[in-house]
Amino acid sequence: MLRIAVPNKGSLSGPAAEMLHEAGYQQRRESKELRIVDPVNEVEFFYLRPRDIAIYVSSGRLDIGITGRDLLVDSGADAEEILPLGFARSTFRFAAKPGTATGVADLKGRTVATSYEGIVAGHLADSGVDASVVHLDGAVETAIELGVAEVIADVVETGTSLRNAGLEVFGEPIMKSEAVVIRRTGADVEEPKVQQFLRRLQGVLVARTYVMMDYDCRVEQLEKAVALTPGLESPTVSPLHNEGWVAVRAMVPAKEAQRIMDDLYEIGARAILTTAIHACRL
Ligand SMILES: Nc1ncnc2c1ncn2[C@@H]1O[C@H](COP(=O)(O)OP(=O)(O)OP(=O)(O)O)[C@@H](O)[C@H]1O
Ligand SMILES: O=P(O)(O)OC[C@H]1O[C@H](OP(=O)(O)OP(=O)(O)O)[C@H](O)[C@@H]1O
Ligand SMILES: [Mg+2]
Repeated sequence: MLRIAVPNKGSLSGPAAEMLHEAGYQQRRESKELRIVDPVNEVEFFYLRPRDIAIYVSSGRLDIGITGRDLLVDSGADAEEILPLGFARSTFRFAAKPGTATGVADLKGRTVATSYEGIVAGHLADSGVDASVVHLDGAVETAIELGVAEVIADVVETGTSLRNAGLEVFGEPIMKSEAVVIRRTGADVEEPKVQQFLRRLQGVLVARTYVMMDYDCRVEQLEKAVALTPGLESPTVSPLHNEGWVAVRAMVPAKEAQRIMDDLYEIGARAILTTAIHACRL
């Protein structure tokens, strides 16, 4: 049985449960459940604090975890990212009152408040800057107003929290993060049950990113049409009852679907349809 750590709270938990559900796995019905077994898929899910997940996975007690890249790096645990999942995207940045600093070099001798001490201490050391780090559990934006620190380093998604606190980011982004699947460093990712789990999640990612497109076109236009919709391998082309016409079917990126439909129409394709993909194995 594959043992998987899943975030129990916070920004990662809802989208992670949704993705696992779309991948066909049973999920907990009630937010207080700490673990569930999915006997059909031979998987056991452990609902853990996102911050602790890399530690459990690095200990080898759990096979796989879903967490944030920033939380993985911050933990310093012996685990590595094996698949990015595209949700809970954020950047990790320094911020302060306008005019306080322009880059990491200006932080020498100053105090930085953060919930991600591991990332900040590592970044300061890599930059050769000697500054103090104060660890706070959350709401770090307020630390400046209350005089605990002159600078903060925190997760920025929309930037609303910083604006509300009258703060501005400065310097280069320290890191870009998103939800990731992790495994103990050096553990065998080729293991069949691990590969099956990854294929299912990849299937969800593809189903979310692509749509299926169908259309009819004249044989003379086929090469031009196929150039617009090359598909993943190659499009399916079937004869129509009307001589001189073919039906074409190919996967296209969902974001580009409307533009591709316009271009196909321009070259004479008709009956152009897109349909959602619910699941897939490439
Ligand atoms: N707006 C956001 N706020 C916080 N974390 C976010 C946000 N957007 C994405 N994330 C990502 O979610 C993960 C943080 O998980 P965590 O459970 O600590 O989140 P949280 O939403 O801050 O929860 P809590 O504040 O209840 O602890 C990180 O990987 C972070 O990059
Ligand atoms: O750029 P934004 O869209 O405003 O999102 C980023 C903010 O959200 C998180 O805080 P959260 O709500 O999790 O509170 P916390 O600081 O107590 O963890 C994070 O720590 C930032 O403060
Ligand atoms: Mg938070």
